[in-house]
Amino acid sequence: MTAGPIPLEEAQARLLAAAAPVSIENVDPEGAMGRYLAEPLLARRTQPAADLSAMDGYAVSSYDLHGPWRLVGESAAGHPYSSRVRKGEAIRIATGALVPDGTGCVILQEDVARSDDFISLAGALPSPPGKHIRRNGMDFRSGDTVLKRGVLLGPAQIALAVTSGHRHIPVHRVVRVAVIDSGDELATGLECPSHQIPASNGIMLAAMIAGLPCRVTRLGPVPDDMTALSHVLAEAQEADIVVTTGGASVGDHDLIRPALENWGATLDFWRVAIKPGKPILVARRQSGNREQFVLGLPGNPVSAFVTAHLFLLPLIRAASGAERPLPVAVKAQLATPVPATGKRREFLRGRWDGTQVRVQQVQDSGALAALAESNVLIDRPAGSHEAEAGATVSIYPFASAGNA
Ligand SMILES: Nc1nc2c(c(=O)[nH]1)N[C@H]1C(S)=C(S)[C@@H](COP(=O)(O)OP(=O)(O)OC[C@H]3O[C@@H](n4cnc5c(N)ncnc54)[C@H](O)[C@@H]3O)O[C@H]1N2
Ligand code: MOO
Repeated sequence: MTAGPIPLEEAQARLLAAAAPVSIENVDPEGAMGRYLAEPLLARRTQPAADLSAMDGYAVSSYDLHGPWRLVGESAAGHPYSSRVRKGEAIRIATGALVPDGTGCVILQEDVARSDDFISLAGALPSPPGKHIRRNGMDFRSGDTVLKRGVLLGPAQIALAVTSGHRHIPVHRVVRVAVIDSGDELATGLECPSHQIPASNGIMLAAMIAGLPCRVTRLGPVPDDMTALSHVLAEAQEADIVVTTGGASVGDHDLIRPALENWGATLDFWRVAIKPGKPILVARRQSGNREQFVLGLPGNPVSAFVTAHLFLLPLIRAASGAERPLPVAVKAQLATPVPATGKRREFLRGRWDGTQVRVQQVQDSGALAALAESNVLIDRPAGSHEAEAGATVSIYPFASAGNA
């Protein structure tokens, strides 16, 4: 493949266009956190199913607001008052309790004086009279689409699914991801002579995707050797997504591309016009009736981190059925100037305080200490002029899933 690097948007679009969601399963609400809804969820009940009091107080007719009223019963949460309330009568009512027939106004208990079985107004009447009543269907009605396909199921969505009558939630099954460290120089034990480096990419990538609906298998480190690479790829047979790091560039020992081709994978693209991360490759392989994706990430730890953020996390989200798999940028003000960029779009590491972003001094793609000080990537388009402190830039918070 001789074509030059392709733009980021094109690379992401090609990757996501090919990514079909994995199969669907039903999970109980306890297991739904962090998964993506596979089908629209329609309410099986109306909420509230009747008019309910929103406050503790006394229910009276909204046509009988002068009092005093005789207390004739109680409507507690879970224990409705079953008779019809008449003129001159009041019902003690609790928050969440059914508003009895014949009433329509809940007066706060703080606004009432009580003497034995009688109450009288001691403060303000609610205005309008039904102010403290949650109306039937205020939240949703039976048959309403309460959650759309592709939404991320978080605490609020799970509570809504349960309240709308669902005990089984259709989601996509977890995505199987195999992460392979590669390189002769990688050390795994405590011993690490100067020609070696501790293997850190695999554990970093596993940590980056730990919050996504996937199951990670770590393989390697595998040496720069075709036979060893073939063996480790064979172990990744069951994975939906195979991620390698290292060996993606142009060196004599960069064997990932030929090893993937030997394995039967077809290269989609290699090299994207971003810095860091240019040598990323994307390939696909038919395995039975499934298609496996391969992401070959560059070995430099920061390049692996940035390309994981821009490609791996979105791919896992898309395979899990996310409606919006790409990260979402926000605007921030530069606290420090940034230099002009060249032909590649740059993702600088920075520290954002919620308003201003400070660019790390060390931007080497092997500099883990500066990465660990950072919480955002600063997006600098190709061919940008130098930007002064105070200029507005787009940033990608590391924590942003971009998939609300
Ligand atoms: N002549 C050229 N050389 C390079 C080019 C180029 O275009 N022409 N591209 C450079 C860029 S940009 C990058 S990024 C790197 C990526 O190369 P590889 O993907 O082949 O990565 P390696 O050479 O195997 O390793 C790079 C670096 O990262 C360390 N590494 C690798 N794996 C791990 C791991 N699992 N944990 C921790 N660290 C790891 C490795 O030791 C190297 O220091 O190529 C440039 N070269
Ligand atoms: O892609 Mo490389 O990360 O520019 O060093």
